[in-house]
Amino acid sequence: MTLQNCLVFLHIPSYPTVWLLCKLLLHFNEDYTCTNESFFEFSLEWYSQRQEMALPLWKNLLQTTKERILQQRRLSLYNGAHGYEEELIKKKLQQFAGGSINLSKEDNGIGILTLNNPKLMNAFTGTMMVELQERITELENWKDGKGLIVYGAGNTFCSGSDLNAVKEISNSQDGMDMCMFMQNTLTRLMRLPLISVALVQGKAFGGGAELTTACDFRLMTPGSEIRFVHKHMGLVPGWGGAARLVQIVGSGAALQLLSGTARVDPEKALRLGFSEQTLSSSDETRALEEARAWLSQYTEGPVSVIRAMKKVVTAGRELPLEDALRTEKDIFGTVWGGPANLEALVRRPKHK
Ligand SMILES: C[C@@H](C(=O)O)C(=O)SCCNC(=O)CCNC(=O)[C@H](O)C(C)(C)COP(=O)(O)OP(=O)(O)OC[C@H]1O[C@@H](n2cnc3c(N)ncnc32)[C@H](O)[C@@H]1OP(=O)(O)O
Repeated sequence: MTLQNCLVFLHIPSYPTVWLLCKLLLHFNEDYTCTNESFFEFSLEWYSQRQEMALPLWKNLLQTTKERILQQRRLSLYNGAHGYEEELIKKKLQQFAGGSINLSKEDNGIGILTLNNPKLMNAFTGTMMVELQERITELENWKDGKGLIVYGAGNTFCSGSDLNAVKEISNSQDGMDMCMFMQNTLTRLMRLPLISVALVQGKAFGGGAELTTACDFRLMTPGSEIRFVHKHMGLVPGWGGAARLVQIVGSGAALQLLSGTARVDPEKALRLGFSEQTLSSSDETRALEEARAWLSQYTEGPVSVIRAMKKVVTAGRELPLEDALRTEKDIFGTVWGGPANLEALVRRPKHK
């Protein structure tokens, strides 16, 4: 919120109000280096021009807000045209309470997203599905974010949907609504401009297995297992796990994992290219430390460059070639000649 934008809200502020507000904002906003004289000049200048200045600023503010809403819409797979009424679905899901989804955002730009329902092996209740979407919205707005670790409380990942809730929403409409809600949510997770890792400890079953496929990478602890148990539930994946699994391991291996409901242990996951590394410790705290260290090798560097790197890869993964190339050009334009680029040109790093 810049000084001017803030003042726009005070439609007909008295001069003392302007004076007080400017003082407060100058106090809290170290960007403004300002002496008293220039401060008075500024506020008089602003006061005399408030009509002319207010209008473009107000329009600018409205434009930014509109762009943010449209961006949110673009990120979503389903909307009203698909019969997707998000607020109604959230209301329905919130009837099934329990557990939580916690997010901590660390100074080094790595976020830790915790699936927290250990009593039920971190099974997703309805409220956890809604909270997952809320945390992802937070992450979309975290401009300093570079990386994300998703893991489960109680040394296990996630055993899918809470079967108590599943029983209550087993009718077609509710099932399809939950399916679209979770596909929207996991697609937004997948498209975050942060490098994401699923830290798999214990069991990742059903929807939990699908959640691992929405992360860029998977790291597994000794003895952990990922299992697409949907066939035993008379189901196929519904949270987008099948489509993403095919992209990760190929259609042949994906069909075997889904139709064979195979237990994917760390060795098998490495062989399939489904996991990046088997961690040395299955202790919850040590495994998280190892995951942080693993991820840091990729998030080291300027936040603008790390985020741009994920965006160009997302474009390459999801778009037809020519669209991907054009998107890459646009993203290239955001870093070429930027602070990190200019600083590197001065430093002339040797890539030994
Ligand atoms: C995609 C989505 C969909 O809707 O399509 C789905 O994910 S369908 C859901 C797919 N997931 C599943 O079918 C997994 C079902 N759960 C299991 O197979 C098992 O719990 C394991 C995950 C293998 C863990 O077995 P283990 O013997 O280690 O623990 P446990 O079975 O005693 O589980 C500990 C407690 O967690 C509960 N629990 C475990 N998974 C649960 C789930 N998905 N929903 C509700 N409760 C669950 C158990 O009932 C038990 O509670 P009590 O002590 O009170 O009995």
